[in-house]
Amino acid sequence: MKYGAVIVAAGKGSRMHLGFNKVFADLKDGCSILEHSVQIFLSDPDCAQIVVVTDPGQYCKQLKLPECGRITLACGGSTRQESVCNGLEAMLCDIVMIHDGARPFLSASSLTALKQAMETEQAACLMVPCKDTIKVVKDGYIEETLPRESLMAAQTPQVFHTKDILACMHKAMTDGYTGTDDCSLVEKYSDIRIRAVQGDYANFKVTTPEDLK
Ligand SMILES: Nc1ccn([C@@H]2O[C@H](COP(=O)(O)OP(=O)(O)OP(=O)(O)O)[C@@H](O)[C@H]2O)c(=O)n1
Ligand SMILES: C[C@](O)(CO)[C@H](O)COP(=O)(O)O
Repeated sequence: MKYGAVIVAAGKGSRMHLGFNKVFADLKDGCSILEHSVQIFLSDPDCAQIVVVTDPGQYCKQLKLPECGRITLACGGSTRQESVCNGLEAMLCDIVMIHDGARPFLSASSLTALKQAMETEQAACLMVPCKDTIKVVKDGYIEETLPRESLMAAQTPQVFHTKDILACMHKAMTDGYTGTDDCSLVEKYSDIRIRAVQGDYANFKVTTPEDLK
């Protein structure tokens, strides 16, 4: 299955407290978090186009990725959702995987599981079961405990037909709705069923200083 990837990397990394966008922090072997995130898709021959959404000037200055005709650059927006929207506008493939530049540990087996899901499904999301008990808290006091057996944490990639996610994105932008992930737009603005594909806990989002360690 041929597909394209939109990798969003235009955040501020404010919770990381590095003073610069965390995706450019060195991770391993002299390569940044973002380079590792992009490399996963570069290594997959099924990935026909990779749109990296970030400050293009900074990208070209900081990244040491090999010259590759598959990479397109797009400018970031003021929210993750706006950055995704800019990336989607540059996407030429019919199927798109939207991935956080801040998730450098995506495994080849999870990528394969998502591709297999898209052979029969209209959309799919990588997820892991919640390990903690999740409670609703209001004004500093617990209101209720949610049933953990149905709770899963959404990761990225989240995969869609490009036309579907673009249509939902445009409706959200018109409505002034901002979701915390891409599936939430499809849940709200379409009747598409999204397949939950089990991923692994290693694919976490590098967010705070202890994650970087
Ligand atoms: N305006 C934005 C905000 C976020 N992102 C990207 O979305 C992903 C997930 O966001 P998050 O981990 O929250 O990154 P930051 O927004 O950079 O972090 P913070 O909220 O701590 O500032 C990251 O790869 C980030 O670069 C983006 O492309 N454009
Ligand atoms: C898309 C996401 O990574 C799914 O878990 C997450 O919602 C991004 O959240 P953030 O607000 O950008 O940290």
